[in-house]
Amino acid sequence: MAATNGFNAALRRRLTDGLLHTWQGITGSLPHPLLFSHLFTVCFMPETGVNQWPPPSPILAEGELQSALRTQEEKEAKRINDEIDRQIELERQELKKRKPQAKILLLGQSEAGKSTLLKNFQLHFAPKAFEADGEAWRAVIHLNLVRAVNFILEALATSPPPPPPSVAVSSNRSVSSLSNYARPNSGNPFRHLRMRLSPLRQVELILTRRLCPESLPDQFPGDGETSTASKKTIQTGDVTVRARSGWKSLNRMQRPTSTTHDELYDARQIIEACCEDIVALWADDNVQAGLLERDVSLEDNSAYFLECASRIASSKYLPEPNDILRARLQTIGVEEHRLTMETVDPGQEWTFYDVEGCRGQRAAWAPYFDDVNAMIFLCPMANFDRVLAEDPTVNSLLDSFQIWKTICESKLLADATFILFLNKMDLLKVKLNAGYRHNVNHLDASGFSVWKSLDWQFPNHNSVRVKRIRPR
Ligand SMILES: Nc1nc2c(ncn2[C@@H]2O[C@H](COP(=O)(O)OP(=O)(O)OP(=O)(O)O)[C@@H](O)[C@H]2O)c(=O)[nH]1
Ligand SMILES: [Mg+2]
Repeated sequence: MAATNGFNAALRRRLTDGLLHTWQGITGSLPHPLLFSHLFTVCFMPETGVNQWPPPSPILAEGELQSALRTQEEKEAKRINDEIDRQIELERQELKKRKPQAKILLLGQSEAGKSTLLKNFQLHFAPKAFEADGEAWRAVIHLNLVRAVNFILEALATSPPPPPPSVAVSSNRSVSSLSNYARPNSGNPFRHLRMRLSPLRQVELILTRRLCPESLPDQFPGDGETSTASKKTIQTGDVTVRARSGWKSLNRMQRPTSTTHDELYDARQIIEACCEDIVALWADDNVQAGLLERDVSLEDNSAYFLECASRIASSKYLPEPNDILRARLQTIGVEEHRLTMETVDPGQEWTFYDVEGCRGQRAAWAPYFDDVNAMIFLCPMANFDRVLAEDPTVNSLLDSFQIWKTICESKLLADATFILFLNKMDLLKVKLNAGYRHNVNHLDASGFSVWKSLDWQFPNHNSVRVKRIRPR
């Protein structure tokens, strides 16, 4: 649906085209609906002591030769660092000079899918640039996978609420028999799996430190402790990276440290060594049942990455487009992305503003309303049964309606084209088909009627043209 006034027709056509492509990309080609039942289990594995990965390296006494080598390495590291800084500054100056042909604002609550839509635009209109960034996403995808595993392990380590007597779960197992699997120190096979996967806590810390150092505690926890970062992950589940932090240069231009110790390489080795256990964890019916029992819900993308674990964990892994679309990287602040068109109108430049959707950050959107050509508002329709993470008293879908209403009333956006993008329709269908109940009136599988029922759909627009687009 789009309401327009005075927006360049060709640009509008491109946007519609991009949105259709996005819709197909997200809803059509996703191999696995993300709303997984949480049927999990535990498996029997021999104890191997893989906890010690990678093996400790012997510390050599530093002789004169080593000292000279170290000095040389430090000089080289400084030279590369300076070169990276120079290139970043050159790119910044170059971007400043170029004037964008279209400015597009992506708005919506947290996890609405704004950044995913932007990635779809990049994939569709600037595939070479999208591909060039592919390797940089590997660390994010690894962090998504590792966090999902650590999240499951942490969740299963806690005791489930006491079951009602003689409640059957699945596969004719009783709840009380399943609880034994997850109870720590009870001599059960899950303890072994948990132990073998424990190096992944360290990997989570390494990757978090590289991608989002602000979110880390100062201390690096030792083995056997529950890491602060892991605890935080269980609460928040998100990978957060500040805009302009240069995380994409992680793989392309690795900044060497004085010890030249490549932590990212080690992290990849550990993930590969844990691959079989990750696959076993996810495939185990008892693990799934344990999560169901504890009413644990995973992040939207966790099931996808766990399903693909053997491919992703390989040391030769290079992210595929669908992996990049699925990678979750919470936006912090407002990010400006310049897209130089490759497939249509080559050389034209579009600027996207991708905002942080959290409730407390919405006031920061207003300064970007000025002078934009189009505003794409994303409403995640599958969230009808969710509450906001920031305020558990607010229904997520009703929050989306409220934001839309406020945006429509903004005079600053009076000249912009409004596009309402009903997102996560694949998840909505799965939920409705599974018989989920909801309190929102007029909700159907198209998600359209619930919006139509609102009498304030496109206020403040002089020339309103409502057009409904569907995937081709
Ligand atoms: N199944 C499914 N998942 C989606 C869809 N759109 C986005 N996602 C997933 O939803 C998660 C959140 O998407 P993002 O694009 O990061 O959300 P955002 O609006 O940018 O969120 P913030 O940066 O926190 O404001 C990601 O894991 C996406 O892969 C969709 O249509 N279907
Ligand atoms: Mg985002």
